[in-house]
Amino acid sequence: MNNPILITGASQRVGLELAIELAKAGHFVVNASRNIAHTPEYPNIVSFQTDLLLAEDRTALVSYLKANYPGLRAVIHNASLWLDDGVDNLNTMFKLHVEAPYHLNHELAPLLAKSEKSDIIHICDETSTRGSKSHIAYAATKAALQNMVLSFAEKLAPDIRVNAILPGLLILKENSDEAYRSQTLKKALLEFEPGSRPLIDAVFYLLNTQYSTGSSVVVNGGRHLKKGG
Ligand SMILES: NC(=O)C1=CN([C@@H]2O[C@H](COP(=O)(O)OP(=O)(O)OC[C@H]3O[C@@H](n4cnc5c(N)ncnc54)[C@H](OP(=O)(O)O)[C@@H]3O)[C@@H](O)[C@H]2O)C=CC1
Ligand SMILES: Nc1nc2c(c(=O)[nH]1)N=C([C@H](O)[C@@H](O)CO)CN2
Repeated sequence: MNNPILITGASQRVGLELAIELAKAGHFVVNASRNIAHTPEYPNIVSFQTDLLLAEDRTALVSYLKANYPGLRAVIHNASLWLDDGVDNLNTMFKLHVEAPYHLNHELAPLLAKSEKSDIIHICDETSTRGSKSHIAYAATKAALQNMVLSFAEKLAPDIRVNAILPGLLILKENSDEAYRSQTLKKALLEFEPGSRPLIDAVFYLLNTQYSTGSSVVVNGGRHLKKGG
């Protein structure tokens, strides 16, 4: 068995579809999230139930990985909560988007270094380049996640490459109404809901390229150029 790819937050939506595509490509995938990934047709996807807001759960995840695998091919920090600016939400999203990736990168670097090629990928958000008046804390914590790519890329080179993916819209929430959907699509030059494919393609690019680290791959439909976007 090849060294697995750890994806945090692969129990649903983008992370789950990414896990399936990586499994189809022959990778062994470990999902770390509070709920398991229901993929009985893919035995090379396993789940380790963990709440990454809790230090003891992160420790249990690291212990599990060290006890069961000789190395790691990649770690993809996808777990996220898209919360509004409620009173406790900054702390919650800091824990998930910043604290968890920070500690997991430090603690899993030795396992990653055991692979001939190894990658860390931070799933960020293109709002980190321009802010978000409706999700200030979310954008700030995703910006911190993106900044850590620069530091870890330098610290872990040349054994481990560290890169960011900055999506714009991928998949709207299931309860999004038509007015919000229409308003959101118009914010980009490419006015459609792309689904998980742009992020999946960016992950495969980063896993296969030899000469990227400390970089960001933007997949936002040209939202940064849309006037009034
Ligand atoms: N959807 C979009 O349009 C966009 C998405 N992105 C980013 O892309 C990534 C995927 O997006 P999307 O699929 O929509 O994300 P979702 O919000 O649908 O899912 C996020 C995942 O994170 C996991 N998660 C949440 N809290 C915790 C926790 N405490 N411990 C462990 N895992 C947790 C969830 O699993 P569980 O509940 O089982 O724990 C879930 O699998 C995210 O990083 C997101 O910020 C960026 C821009 C746009
Ligand atoms: N963890 C999540 N992050 C984000 C989500 C989401 O559903 N979960 N959704 C968005 C929006 O689609 C936004 O890109 C457009 O309104 C952003 N981040």
